[in-house]
Amino acid sequence: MASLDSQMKIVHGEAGYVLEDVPHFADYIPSLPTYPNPLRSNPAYSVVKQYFVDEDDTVPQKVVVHKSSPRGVHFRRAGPRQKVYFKSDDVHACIVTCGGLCPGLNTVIREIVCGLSYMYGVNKILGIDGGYRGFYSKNTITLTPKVVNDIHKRGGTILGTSRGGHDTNKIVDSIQDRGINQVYIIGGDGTQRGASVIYEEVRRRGLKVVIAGIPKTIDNDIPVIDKSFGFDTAVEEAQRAINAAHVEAESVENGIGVVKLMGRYSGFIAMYATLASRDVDCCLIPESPFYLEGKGGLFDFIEKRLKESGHMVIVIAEGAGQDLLTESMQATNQKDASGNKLLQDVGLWISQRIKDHFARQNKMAINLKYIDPTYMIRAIPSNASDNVYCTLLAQSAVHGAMAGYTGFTVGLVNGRHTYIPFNRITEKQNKVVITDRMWARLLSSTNQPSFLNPKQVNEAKKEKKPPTQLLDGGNSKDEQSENHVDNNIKK
Ligand SMILES: Nc1ncnc2c1ncn2[C@@H]1O[C@H](COP(=O)(O)OP(=O)(O)OP(=O)(O)O)[C@@H](O)[C@H]1O
Ligand SMILES: O=P(O)(O)OC[C@H]1O[C@](O)(CO)[C@@H](O)[C@@H]1O
Ligand SMILES: [Mg+2]
Repeated sequence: MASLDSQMKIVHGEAGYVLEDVPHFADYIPSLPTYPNPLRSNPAYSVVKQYFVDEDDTVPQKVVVHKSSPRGVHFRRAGPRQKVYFKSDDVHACIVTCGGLCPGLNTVIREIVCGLSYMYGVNKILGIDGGYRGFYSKNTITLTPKVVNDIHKRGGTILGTSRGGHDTNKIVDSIQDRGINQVYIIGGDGTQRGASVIYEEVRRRGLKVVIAGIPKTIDNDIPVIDKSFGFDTAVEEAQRAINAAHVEAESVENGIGVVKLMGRYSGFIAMYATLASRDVDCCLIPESPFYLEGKGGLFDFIEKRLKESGHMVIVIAEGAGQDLLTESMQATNQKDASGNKLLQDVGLWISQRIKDHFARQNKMAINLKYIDPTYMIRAIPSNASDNVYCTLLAQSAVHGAMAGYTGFTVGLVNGRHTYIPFNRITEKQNKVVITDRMWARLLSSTNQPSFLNPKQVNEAKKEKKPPTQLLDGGNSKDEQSENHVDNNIKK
């Protein structure tokens, strides 16, 4: 039984099986011709047994279930199909990158170009210069395997990026005018929202144009997927800053190293960098409120730790403590061109507050060094594991587009590549759940205070959905985080 709501194709099966499917050309363009997949005659793939994905293959969102659990939500498995909806010569693809930088952008661009070219014999591929606005206000860049050959070794995006400037009609007019029929859109939550409205407009005009998203965010805050590309690289690079902070701090009496890491609303980079490093004494993230003064506060903890060890390292995510900042400074309410709230520099602020506190108290002379490596981390090329991950994401997008799927984003779910409807990854943000085991692991490794009183702990626990929710195919942040934890343990 298939039922279509306005947002998604939802297919119900037996024993509580639900497929949250992605759109396909066949949903709105009747009788399109299909062609055998050219991979059949590709010598590199000819030896692979069962190279093509079965039409019915789907991937469960949840892998931890009880024997009486409904089978729950599934996503369509990514990969090459027997039939394709484009002749190679007819494909005219374009690639655009939007939002902030992230390690791996160039690898994704490279692998879309090489995937289209080497696997499907496509040779008309354009790069859109400078994000969404580039569709109508800038020149395009011709992309060939030769042009992109070594771009994965560079940070940033060879196409340029921007915030703001999304004019749906102008973008779709430009797609139509240029005769583009496959659009690959690499970017974060805002970008994927933009991709979703482009898809809606393309469908309204009845165009045979694929809109495929590749999710990007260094903050790792996209829900449903196991993790976003560039995240591992960012965590690894953050170690260098933490290490420097530790070396500085332990070399002087009462040394304090403060490191700010990215994470507007989610503290994943700070949490994983802390867990990986073992040199961090206190990790502060947006999801876990903290306070400075009084018993059990941050100043109290710093004093205690300095007395014990003579030095300490604090890692703070950029979105942490913003409520405290607005209390003590004038709220600016400034936004960037995409409408994202501009944050005040919590690293500078907290460093100054710590210095002021110890100067005022006159108890202990401290020596604080503040390191802000945020843009240095974001601008590096992706590491080896992210490079492989980016390659698979890019190839999944290409296979999906050639097979006539559209209005989808690619994503790794429980270690399998899938096609996910846009709204599932834009409807909420993935956040660290401070009542989950991973945050407890962090607290036990740093031995920092949780900054919660028993009443708050109880309230935080109550906010977590009861266990039955975990099994019903829903997608609460809590479950996502559980998945996240489990997946990361496996890796
Ligand atoms: N709701 C929306 N509808 C259409 N376009 C949008 C929407 N939200 C954002 N965009 C466009 O998407 C692009 C990128 O958005 P944004 O600057 O928020 O970055 P992002 O993709 O969320 O990446 P990140 O936050 O990880 O840097 C911008 O060009 C912006 O205009
Ligand atoms: O490039 P900008 O506009 O300074 O953006 C910085 C923001 O982008 C992000 O890196 C997400 O892409 C956030 O972590 C950070 O707050
Ligand atoms: Mg965003």
